[in-house]
Amino acid sequence: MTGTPLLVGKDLHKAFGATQALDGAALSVSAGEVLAIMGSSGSGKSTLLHCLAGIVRPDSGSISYRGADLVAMNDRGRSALRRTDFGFVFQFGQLVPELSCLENVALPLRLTGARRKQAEAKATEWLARLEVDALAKRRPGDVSGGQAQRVAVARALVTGPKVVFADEPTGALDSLNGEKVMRMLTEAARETHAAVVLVTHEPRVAAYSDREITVRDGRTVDRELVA
Ligand SMILES: Nc1ncnc2c1ncn2[C@@H]1O[C@H](COP(=O)(O)OP(=O)(O)OP(=O)(O)O)[C@@H](O)[C@H]1O
Repeated sequence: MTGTPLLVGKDLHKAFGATQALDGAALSVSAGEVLAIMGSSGSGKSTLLHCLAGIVRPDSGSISYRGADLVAMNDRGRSALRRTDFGFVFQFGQLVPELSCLENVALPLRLTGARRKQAEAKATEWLARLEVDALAKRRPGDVSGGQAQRVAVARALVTGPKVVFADEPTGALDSLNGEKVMRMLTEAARETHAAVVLVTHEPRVAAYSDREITVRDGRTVDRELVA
């Protein structure tokens, strides 16, 4: 792997009751790198992503983000980090249904203290970049699934995150829309030098990454892509 490691997880374990979701998983992501986490259903992909993003605390193991210990960090610290440094795209956009597409994209900026006017101006730029600016005033329920995911990508990138976590971002889309979302997500991330941690079980989605790893029974297996 090339570049400076940005986020490094080592020997991660996480159990949910009797289920050992992570059993010694490890990975490292560099600045600007698009990393795909693959593996069959129930292998531990989402749990790994949630641990790396500071959403779930592992039972043991270490996670270092730019040298900071994410496991030891308190909830307030991790929430702050998620707002300032991380962006998220999930399978079903998870846009706020009561807000317009523009307000949804402006929201992460508002949460970090930006004024409405500035936040909405930046959100408008990102909607245009994802070619959904015509939908600014509509609510998420009034746009297509593919359009909603592009709005979700704009929302994930609007704060200039260092890492974008994407969990099956195209899982609810047909292949044409899925390709479009992946192309736009990876292009925008590369332009802004954001790393992407992408969970997918689809090889055609993983093909947009620089590198793939596979999770099997809670353990990671590196699979360098052959150029
Ligand atoms: N909150 C939870 N409570 C109980 N069990 C959980 C929880 N989250 C995950 N698990 C279990 O941990 C294991 C790993 O789940 P995880 O969601 O990480 O897998 P995955 O590879 O992302 O699966 P999929 O591709 O189906 O989304 C599974 O057996 C799952 O049932």
